[in-house]
Amino acid sequence: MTSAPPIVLSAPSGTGKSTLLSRLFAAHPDKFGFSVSHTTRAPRAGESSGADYHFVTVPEFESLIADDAFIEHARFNDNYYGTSIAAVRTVAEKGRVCVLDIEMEGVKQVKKTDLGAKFVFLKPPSLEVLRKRLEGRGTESGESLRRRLEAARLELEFAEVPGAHDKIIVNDDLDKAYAELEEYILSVIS
Ligand SMILES: Nc1ncnc2c1ncn2[C@@H]1O[C@H](COP(=O)(O)OP(=O)(O)OP(=O)(O)O)[C@@H](O)[C@H]1O
Repeated sequence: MTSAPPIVLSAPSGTGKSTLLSRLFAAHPDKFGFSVSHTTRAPRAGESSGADYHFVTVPEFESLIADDAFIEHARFNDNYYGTSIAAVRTVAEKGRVCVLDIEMEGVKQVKKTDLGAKFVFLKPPSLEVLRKRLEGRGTESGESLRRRLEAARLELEFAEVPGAHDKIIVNDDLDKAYAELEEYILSVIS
């Protein structure tokens, strides 16, 4: 078991969480572990259940909610997403620092727990840049893009609340954002 605090990384969709976390995990292969979230959204090409997410049906997800299996869960873009207590425990049991990649509503719920997590917010340079990243990724268009940008507005507002996060990093230059993220995380887990 590790006693290091879990790290919660949140950001508007498309800001670069996955990009930065892949780099962090590759640079420190034995240090971190992802808690594998549950979702009712359909897998994207190349995603597999148990690795990227636990892909479940809406009734399965609702039954886990009823069993209090989640530390946090949220409905986002018409799909449920949640982090189970078991998923976080599995990471700590392997002696690794658990990294949680979650949305704003999830952040608010984790804040109510006694996990002692550290909260990092990754900020896009602007909403316009965020729109370009989402369009460039090619996974979003039309209504889904519009909803993500609207959600991003709310997340940026929440990030302004004093104490909402322990660390805010602007993801403009990728190398600079990565260096800042790595330095902060290594300092709080050592
Ligand atoms: N600093 C950066 N400069 C330019 N492009 C970037 C930067 N960081 C990430 N990107 C690009 O922006 C797109 C979105 O990044 P990514 O998929 O990592 O976002 P995310 O926050 O994980 O999104 P989601 O929450 O929807 O999974 C990707 O195409 C990625 O290559």
